[in-house]
Amino acid sequence: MIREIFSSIMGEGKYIGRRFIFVRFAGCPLKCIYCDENHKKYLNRVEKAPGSGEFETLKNMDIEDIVNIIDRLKTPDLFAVSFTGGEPLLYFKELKEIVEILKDKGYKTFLESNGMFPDRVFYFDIASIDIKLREHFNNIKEDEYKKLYRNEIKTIKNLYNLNSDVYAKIVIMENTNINTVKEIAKDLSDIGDITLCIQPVTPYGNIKSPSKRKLFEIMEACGEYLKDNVMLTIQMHKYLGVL
Ligand SMILES: C[S@@+](CC[C@H](N)C(=O)[O-])C[C@H]1O[C@@H](n2cnc3c(N)ncnc32)[C@H](O)[C@@H]1O
Ligand SMILES: Nc1nc2[nH]cc(C(=O)O)c2c(=O)[nH]1
Ligand code: SF4
Ligand SMILES: [Mg+2]
Repeated sequence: MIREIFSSIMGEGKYIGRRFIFVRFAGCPLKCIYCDENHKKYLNRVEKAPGSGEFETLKNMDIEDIVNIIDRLKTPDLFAVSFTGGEPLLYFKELKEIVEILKDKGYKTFLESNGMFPDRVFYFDIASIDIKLREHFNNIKEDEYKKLYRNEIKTIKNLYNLNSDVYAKIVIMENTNINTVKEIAKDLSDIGDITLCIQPVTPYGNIKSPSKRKLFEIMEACGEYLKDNVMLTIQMHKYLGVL
């Protein structure tokens, strides 16, 4: 179930720069062509000291172990505990149990999800939902993509109605179509006060980042619907050289 647990600086989205503990779940049904986590195969890696980047591998971890490890990695500047992956909602039953315990202990909880499981969501203090584009996959069928997109929007709506601080994130590539992103911004504006993070892809294999010109154009196009609720976020942790 668990790939790794570590303490680092949030490198993506609306809370970039905040101190987080990351609980990374293993496995994902999607295969985004730029995914910088899909190559990881290890399990049960736990950081020895917060931010040390030194790990030990445990035999396995039950829910009590996970909570104890989070307590041990807590630092005075901790902002929230991120549940990410892989796709964390693959383990929504166990995740719900962990989140309930953490809430009672006073932690803020953060979900980083691809939004494909709208019926599995429950309250998180903060939720980042990635909206995938057709070009994020090697030849996805049109009906499959449309179903994924519908589910992502439904996930955002469900979290918004639970009063989670939910925002959307879209990875932009060199070949991303501006109008496609603009249409997504319109759908998000129809839900309510949703921030959209425009995230240029960090080059991955032969996948290139978009031009600065394109980023400006996409931001302005989204602003026509979302006004100043649009922000650009690059994967800061990669520039910092932290996990
Ligand atoms: C690894 S995924 C795990 C959580 C969830 N499956 C998802 O897709 O949001 C976390 C985030 O990493 C980001 N990401 C992964 N590879 C990236 C890359 N090469 N460039 C920019 N962002 C990337 C995606 O935006 C994704 O939301
Ligand atoms: N520092 C840091 N910030 C992150 N934000 C989202 C991440 C992810 O892989 O879900 C991530 C990550 O892997 N590292
Ligand atoms: S949904 Fe997230 S974890 Fe899954 S392949 Fe895409 S970026 Fe990677
Ligand atoms: Mg990552």
